[in-house]
Amino acid sequence: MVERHHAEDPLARLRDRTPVLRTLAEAGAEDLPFEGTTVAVSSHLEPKTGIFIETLRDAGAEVLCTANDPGSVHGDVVAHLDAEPGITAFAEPGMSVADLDRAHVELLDRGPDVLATDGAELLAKLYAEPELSTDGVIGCTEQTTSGVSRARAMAADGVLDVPVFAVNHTPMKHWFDNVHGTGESALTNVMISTNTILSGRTVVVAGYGYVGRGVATKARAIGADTVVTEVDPRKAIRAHMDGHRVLPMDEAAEVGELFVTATGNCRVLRGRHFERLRDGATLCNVGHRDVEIAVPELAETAAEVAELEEGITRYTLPDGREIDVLAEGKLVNLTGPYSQGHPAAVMDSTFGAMFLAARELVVGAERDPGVHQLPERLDKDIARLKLDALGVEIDSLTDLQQRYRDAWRRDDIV
Ligand SMILES: NC(=O)c1ccc[n+]([C@@H]2O[C@H](COP(=O)([O-])OP(=O)(O)OC[C@H]3O[C@@H](n4cnc5c(N)ncnc54)[C@H](O)[C@@H]3O)[C@@H](O)[C@H]2O)c1
Repeated sequence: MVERHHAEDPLARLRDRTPVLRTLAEAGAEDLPFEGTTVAVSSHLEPKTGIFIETLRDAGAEVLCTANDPGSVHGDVVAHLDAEPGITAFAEPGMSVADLDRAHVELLDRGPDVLATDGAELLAKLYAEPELSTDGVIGCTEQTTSGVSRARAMAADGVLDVPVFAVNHTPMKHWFDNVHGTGESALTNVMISTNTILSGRTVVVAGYGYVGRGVATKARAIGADTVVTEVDPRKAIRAHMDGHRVLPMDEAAEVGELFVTATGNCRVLRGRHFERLRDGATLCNVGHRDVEIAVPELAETAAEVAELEEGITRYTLPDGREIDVLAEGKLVNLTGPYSQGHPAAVMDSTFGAMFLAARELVVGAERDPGVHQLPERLDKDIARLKLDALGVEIDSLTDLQQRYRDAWRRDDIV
């Protein structure tokens, strides 16, 4: 039998593929910026997150980690982390949403100083549960689009009383993670789990933000006929100018063979669309939790529901049309049967930015409550580390170019 390299340490295989985090861990082990600080991490508990958690621990933090989605808890990762000094896991594979809620409260009861979240669920809980409070919380770093929207909604409601770094909104995150990481991992999972080819198929992508643009562009690059649905007129024009067909979902529903939702919103595919779907259509979601496709409504309408194979549920409608839903409408790139989440090369910079954001909360200037952009100097630090890791060199401005760029009177410069 072939001995599996990562049998004892499920993170081993990825350590060489996360050089940015390794550099930060090595520097952190000397400076210990998080010494005396407890950091709560809530994210998909899979190997790349494990390396991020270890990086924080190596830099001096006591880390309490939990899941943001019960479907993406990897048992081997949780067991490994829980056995590590300085790390405590509040999650287990197969846990229900109610179990996860309880685990979140238990973790927050331990009074973490900094939250590092994916989806802002832990942050929201601090305000939703009467026995919890933000007393002593220095701040939060949030890594995804919907979590940042949620933090902004808390600020707009006058609830948010801690600073939150919108790590998702920093270029070194969304330019790569949302576009390339989600785009490639989503389509890979769809193709592997359904064993179908995308070339020549009509793929409908709902939402043309960073994620949707990545999915649609990559689907077209491998030969799909792409259709985009949008609610933002500028994004719709962008999709049109990028060469995709733009349609309202009512019309897209009639032509699509594969649907990928990427809006961060709810009920993007619902009853009126199910009525129009073609026989054999496949639906999946890479946007927000399990709410973008109204799966319970589809189940209610269906004459028969069958688990076709792992990760594929077939809904046979009363008129005989068969509609397949992947990963129960949860994030197909993270909870599907073959899912490994984003490639390590992408998560390396995302978690690198999360690490620098958390470090800035602890050792940087005090910030007002509210949602803040990650300082550009930190975003550029991650970019430099990434370029170093890639062995890619770039030019720098000459003194003359610098002066020319900064001047408004330019005639005496050149
Ligand atoms: N699966 C993953 O690994 C992963 C990774 C990164 C982000 N995400 C999630 O993907 C979602 C999208 O992220 P993003 O960075 O692209 O956000 P974004 O804000 O850039 O894009 C979302 C787009 O959806 C559009 N939209 C909203 N409601 C719509 C509707 N009803 N119909 C059609 N379009 C609609 C918006 O106008 C916007 O253009 C978020 O929920 C984010 O958290 C998932």
